Amino acid sequence: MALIPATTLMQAALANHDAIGHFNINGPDWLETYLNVAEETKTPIIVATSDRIMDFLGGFDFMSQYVRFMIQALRITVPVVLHLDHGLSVEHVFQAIDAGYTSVMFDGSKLPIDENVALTKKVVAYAHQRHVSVEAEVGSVGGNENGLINGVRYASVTDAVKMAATSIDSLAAALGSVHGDYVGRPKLNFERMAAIAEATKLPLVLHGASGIPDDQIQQAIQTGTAKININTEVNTVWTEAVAKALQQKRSGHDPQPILTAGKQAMARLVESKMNDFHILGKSDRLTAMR
Ligand SMILES: O=C(CO)COP(=O)(O)O
Ligand SMILES: O=CCC(=O)O
Ligand SMILES: [Zn+2]
Repeated sequence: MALIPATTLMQAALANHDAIGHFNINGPDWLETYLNVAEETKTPIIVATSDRIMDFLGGFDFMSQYVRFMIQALRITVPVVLHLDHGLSVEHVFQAIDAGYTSVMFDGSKLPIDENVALTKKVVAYAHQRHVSVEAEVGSVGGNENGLINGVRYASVTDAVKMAATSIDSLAAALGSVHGDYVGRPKLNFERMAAIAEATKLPLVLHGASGIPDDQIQQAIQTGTAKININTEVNTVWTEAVAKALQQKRSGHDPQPILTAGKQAMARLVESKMNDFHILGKSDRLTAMR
């Protein structure tokens, strides 16, 4: 199946109180694992590349062609979205769209809200003409560096409404989540999430979902979250599995058992996340709604 934008998938997820999993690509093994798990379990999926590591991944054109090739070669039939995660400038977002990405995020969270809204508007005009879905961020998802959580800024309802007026397709409203590992127990502001969902009617996106306990994931889904972004937990299970396989290695230089252990660990994690998000096995329902 050809790549599709995220809009219909997220609308259906919102209506059915489940959420589409967004999984970050950190190399070929990540992409191959994501696509195989999606196909084997008949689950729609969003595969994403963060703008921050585009040079490492080979650039927008390379990734766009590579994902298309992989879908064909692996005979993937479930709906797949190729998404630009945390697009750092309007120019980069346009480049991703020109390369064939079917969904983009413009991350203007470091800018004053009016500037963020003005640039997002430009992105929406360019993207929608080309049938590409757009995600924007209000407030700011935090980051954890050396045990210090910084940069968390809670989204306000006023800013969310201003952003919704740009006709974006989904909204990453930052409500206490953090990229990377959490220190202590994450505490999302569900009252604000409900108010933003009600005021904007948009599918909400949960960034920094690695490490958020399942009760809060479930509450987020019930409160209007229709897309959930996972990166750190995938990388953690990969690293642990590869480290363990390296330790067990007795002799020789065969990378196969080591890399296979990494892929298998990622596959188990991805399937369990899809199950947590109540989206596992639901490619048919969503395909039928297109
Ligand atoms: O938000 C994310 C990607 O945009 C993923 O966050 P984690 O790395 O915390 O899972
Ligand atoms: O994890 C998602 C975002 C990033 O790594 O740039
Ligand atoms: Zn994120």
